[in-house]
Amino acid sequence: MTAFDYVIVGAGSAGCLLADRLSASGASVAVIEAGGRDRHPYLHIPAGYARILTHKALTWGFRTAPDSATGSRALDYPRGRVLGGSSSINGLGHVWGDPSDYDLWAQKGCAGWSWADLAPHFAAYERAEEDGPHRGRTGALHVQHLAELPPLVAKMREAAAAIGLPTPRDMNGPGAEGGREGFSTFQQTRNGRRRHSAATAFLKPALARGVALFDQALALRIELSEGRATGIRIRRGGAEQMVAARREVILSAGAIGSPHLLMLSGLGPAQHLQDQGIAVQRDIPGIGRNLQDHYIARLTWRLADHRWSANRRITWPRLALEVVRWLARGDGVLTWSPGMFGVFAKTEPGLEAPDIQLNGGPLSWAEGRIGVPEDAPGLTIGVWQCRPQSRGSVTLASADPAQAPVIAPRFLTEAADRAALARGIRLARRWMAAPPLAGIVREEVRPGPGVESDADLIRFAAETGGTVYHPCGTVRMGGDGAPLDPRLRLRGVAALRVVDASAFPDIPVCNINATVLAVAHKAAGLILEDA
Ligand SMILES: Cc1cc2nc3c(=O)[nH]c(=O)nc-3n(C[C@H](O)[C@H](O)[C@H](O)COP(=O)(O)OP(=O)(O)OC[C@H]3O[C@@H](n4cnc5c(N)ncnc54)[C@H](O)[C@@H]3O)c2cc1C
Repeated sequence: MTAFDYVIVGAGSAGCLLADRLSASGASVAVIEAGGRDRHPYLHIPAGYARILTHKALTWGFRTAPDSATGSRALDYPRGRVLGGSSSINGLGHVWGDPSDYDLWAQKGCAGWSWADLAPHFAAYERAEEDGPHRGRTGALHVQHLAELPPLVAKMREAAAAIGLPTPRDMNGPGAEGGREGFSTFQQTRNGRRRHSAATAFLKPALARGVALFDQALALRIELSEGRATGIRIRRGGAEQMVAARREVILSAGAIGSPHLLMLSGLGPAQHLQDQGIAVQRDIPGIGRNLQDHYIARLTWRLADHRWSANRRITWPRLALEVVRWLARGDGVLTWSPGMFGVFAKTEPGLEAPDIQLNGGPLSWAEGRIGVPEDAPGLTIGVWQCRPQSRGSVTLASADPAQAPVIAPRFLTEAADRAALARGIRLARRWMAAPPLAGIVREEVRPGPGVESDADLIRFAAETGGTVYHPCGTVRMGGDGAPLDPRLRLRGVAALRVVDASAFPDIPVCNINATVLAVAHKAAGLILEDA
């Protein structure tokens, strides 16, 4: 048996950053990761994203439980299964949450997690191109503006201004100091021509410092002794072994993996565990509940010609020119990510934070299938509600750790979420009809101008939409009744923390990777204080 001060499960966004910070303190650290090394080239070429969303080896291949609210479809639910976790396969968008997101966390019993508490942790890990005084300049994670601004982006900005939206340069501020609204281009977790994943930014230096990596190792359960987590049982290369923790076990297996592993270990809703034949170690009803995610409906417009759309540029043989450009200059479509520009908007009066994000790029997909460009020039706008009220769950399908859990996001089960999407689609239409886009945006293709009533817009969204890939909240922190206390310790079990997207009490208004990293950065400080 091998023993370390800290044993971290999951080399994803949170796990990589934790490994770096904990090992920098001189502690011995082991990281257990089910996936393998991040050698596949598509993990490093930003646009490779479109090719690996459902890759058999690099993702978990999850699908959701069909739900009548979203057309009774089993939706793809990608999660990274490779060094870097979901940060190695994500859309590279780097977005700080709205200040009110974290102030609401604090109001919900998460002492120490207000905006004022958390903002320094965002700045601490990033190396951003922005000059804003609140942005980080010296952290390990490179955050860069788009390497290329396609002509359509400038027009989209003009069109946003024409419908009365602000157009800040930095999506993460200075508006981030006082609320966020308007059009801006996305910043990317990119270093030059390559994706900058959590593995590249944080795990690489940690491994150089001597952190032990158990890759291709499935965590089977948490070992418990007298109410204390003592290590992790893993299966690697067909053999089982125990990796012991002298100080703490830290779950960073993500919003699906962490509640799954807790339940496999007998920590969760007692009746549900018994139904699966698992001996209950502790009845913790909140584990696997409170699943939150953003739900996106993708709209398509036909553009006047190929100057405005990149559909041809990403199709062979023209794509060959882009490969040369990427190698020679480090820009072009291979540095793009799916969301190149975005709008945060308040579609109702009196809201404290935006309720809608619109995002997109000068590309359109055949029947909405990402990665398969249309022949004709097109543009996609994704519409999603920032603070959905629908809540889902992660439960066990089986006591076998190799079997996927049941993922039920229950998207659009709340009427408020459906109504918000309809408002968002109308806003997107207003944007596309703005005068600066006259002569460029020719016609709406999906859902099409015939789809007009709220009921029809919602039906379109329900039958064609999907996840924005932001599951969180499944082992939430908070006051009494939350599985985690505000130091991210599992209540009732010693030496066990959960540090990843599971710990969020509520979903931030935006893409969540930057917040996962900020949570992990703060958590590392808490863990070291408690050592
Ligand atoms: C396709 C996609 C696009 C996205 N786009 C964006 C974006 O543009 N911007 C943004 O902000 N966010 C985006 N996100 C979300 C963001 O990347 C994630 O929220 C974030 O990476 C989650 O970090 P995490 O540490 O909680 O989990 P993860 O990064 O998912 O890490 C969990 C790790 O644990 C491992 N693991 C799980 N269970 C076990 C087990 N039993 N044994 C061993 N290892 C295990 C997994 O293999 C994984 O490596 C996207 C996500 C996806 C999937």
